[in-house]
Amino acid sequence: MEDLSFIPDIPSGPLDEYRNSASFNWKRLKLSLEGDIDLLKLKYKIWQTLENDPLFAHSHVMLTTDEEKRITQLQLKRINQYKFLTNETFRSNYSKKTRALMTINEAVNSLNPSVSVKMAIGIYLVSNALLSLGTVRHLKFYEATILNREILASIALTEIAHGSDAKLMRTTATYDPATKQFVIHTPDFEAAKCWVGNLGKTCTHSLLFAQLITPDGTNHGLHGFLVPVRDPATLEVYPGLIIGDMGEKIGVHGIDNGFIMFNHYRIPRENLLNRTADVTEDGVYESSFSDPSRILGAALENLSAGRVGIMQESCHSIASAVTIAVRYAASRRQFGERNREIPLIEYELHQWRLFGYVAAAVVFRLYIESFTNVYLKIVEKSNSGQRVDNLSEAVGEIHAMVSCSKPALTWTVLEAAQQCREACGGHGFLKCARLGDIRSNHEPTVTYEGDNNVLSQQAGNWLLRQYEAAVMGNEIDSPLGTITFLKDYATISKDVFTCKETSHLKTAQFITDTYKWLICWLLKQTHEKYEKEMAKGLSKFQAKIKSQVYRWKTLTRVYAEYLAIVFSVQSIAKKEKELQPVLYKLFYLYGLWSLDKHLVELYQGGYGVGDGLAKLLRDAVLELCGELKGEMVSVVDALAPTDFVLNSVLGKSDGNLYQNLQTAIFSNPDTFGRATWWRDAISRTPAKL
Ligand SMILES: Cc1cc2nc3c(=O)[nH]c(=O)nc-3n(C[C@H](O)[C@H](O)[C@H](O)COP(=O)(O)OP(=O)(O)OC[C@H]3O[C@@H](n4cnc5c(N)ncnc54)[C@H](O)[C@@H]3O)c2cc1C
Repeated sequence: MEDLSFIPDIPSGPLDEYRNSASFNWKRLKLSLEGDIDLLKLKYKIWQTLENDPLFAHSHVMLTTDEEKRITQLQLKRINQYKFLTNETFRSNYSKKTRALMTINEAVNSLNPSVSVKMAIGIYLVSNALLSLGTVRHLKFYEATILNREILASIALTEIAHGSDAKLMRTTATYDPATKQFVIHTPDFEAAKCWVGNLGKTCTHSLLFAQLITPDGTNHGLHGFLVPVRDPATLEVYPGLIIGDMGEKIGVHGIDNGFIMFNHYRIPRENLLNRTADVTEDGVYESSFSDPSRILGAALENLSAGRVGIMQESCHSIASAVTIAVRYAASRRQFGERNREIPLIEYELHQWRLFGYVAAAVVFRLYIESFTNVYLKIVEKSNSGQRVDNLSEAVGEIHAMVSCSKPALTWTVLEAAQQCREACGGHGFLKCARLGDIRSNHEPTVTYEGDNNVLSQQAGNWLLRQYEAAVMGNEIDSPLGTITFLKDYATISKDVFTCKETSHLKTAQFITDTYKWLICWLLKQTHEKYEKEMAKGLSKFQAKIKSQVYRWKTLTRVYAEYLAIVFSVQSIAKKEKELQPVLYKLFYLYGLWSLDKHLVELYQGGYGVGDGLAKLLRDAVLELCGELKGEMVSVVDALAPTDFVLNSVLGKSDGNLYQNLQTAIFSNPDTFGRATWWRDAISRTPAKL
């Protein structure tokens, strides 16, 4: 067995009673959820290093937005200096290097999401894009960004008037053969690039997406360009550019989101990222299809890397939120009989409100850990030019998986953060409880890297194509096997609920079979609705619009939950035996708790008849809540970062809730002082009554 002494012990205290009732060792569960001891060690190394560095000390007062931005930038610089990514790991294989980068990102995200987002955009995503969209002439920028950390960049795609609808963006890059330069221009404010992270105050380069126009006037569509925007020595904006900050936001205050307008701004021809297409010196546009497998791998990496990162960060946000709420629930007592107050965690209502989210935190972690390994292997193989069977089909399937999973995860985490805040009552509203920050820093993830509602439509397109193939008896393009069951759709669609007791529902078989039925039924509904609208004479565009609500949208959500279920149950089967009982219970809870939200469809489609399904499913959820009550404090111990990183007065691992609260409230710098504006508050002639 591995030596886990690098994980600090948890102090003994009021939570011992619940910790002693757990059926497993929380450190082993922690390792199991991480999946790799070296990565877990790296996370602790980062957390402990930052805890010992005064630059990362938590502030007791609200900082101004400008100060948040300054500190975030300084923290990023310091993290770069720590070189958590060693040269050796940087030179190792793609999967190992990327896993290490992802781990660094996750570790920093749990402490300060602004720093990790700044780092993810400005270093990881930009360098990924340089590597995958660029060629050898961009390698110097790549190394300067990721290895030497000399360049902090940004990615400029969104415009004021166009976000999701990227094809219609209006910033142009027109090639001028006389000077061998691209001339970048913003026609008006509606075409200003906006929301660009790191652009407002700090970055020196931007990876710009603009319409490429050749001298013959042809528009070749959006292409990537590396654009210098500030002098690295002075941070002065270069002439020809207008750059500004977006102003106050409702979260991630440390990030300087900015806008930019170009006034016939010139960049060298070589700054076009020319992996798939180039413009010759005299202005001829040339597509390169020389190495399609590498190009597909590059496309996959570009489309998905940021979204995979968001899902990993989301796993950490939900872990922190449920840790705070469960530790609070186990220490906080309210009401009781015979003058004995009982902890909130004893209430079935409280368990039902929280435990589904704890189960989601575990299932998501297992899902994303396994999925990331599959994803990285495919990108690595295709990037290295190795043959990957059905690569283009695999790219399509992975894109569909990511396009529905990022929405499902980020939305669930947002709901979890809100529920955890409410579950901590009034104290949950304190800034030092940290639930407000977790929620508002997480919130934009439902919008950036593809708005959730728009992104999930892409998964729906892919699913419907597979359904049509299955119905026609053609081959289903699902090399990862996530939807191959559709070949049996006729048999699956005939399934009906026959269970007689809750134990029949608490099985992986029941949960996966029910999800398969749901997917088949929703596919049929969505397909029929779409065809009906087309038959009325609507265009494809209009027919799709008319098939979204209750169909397309629900379908993609259900498919995402199914993915989490199949990946996590396969992962649990490989875990050590001592951990399996608790992991399976958490898995059953997540599966049944999620199915509970689809009862309407299960009845509407005839899978459930009478009250048996709803009754047994809900009874099973409540039974699982009761069975898991004694495990939950240790489950969140396994999910939680260190106390310093969690940074919540309500979620400290020692469980000394009121002492911690008193210390926090009493140590606020202005708790006891008379208001500096006391003179304004009194009447002109105060009466001593
Ligand atoms: C904190 C933050 C950081 C960001 N960082 C960056 C960055 O670094 N670089 C960058 O380029 N951008 C960035 N963005 C911008 C972000 O990527 C966009 O906001 C996002 O792509 C959505 O585009 P939009 O805002 O134009 O929304 P819109 O596309 O206008 O959507 C508005 C609403 O309409 C709905 N909608 C749109 N189309 C449809 C449809 N076809 N069917 C049904 N509903 C629809 C959407 O679901 C959404 O709810 C950032 C945004 C935020 C908030």
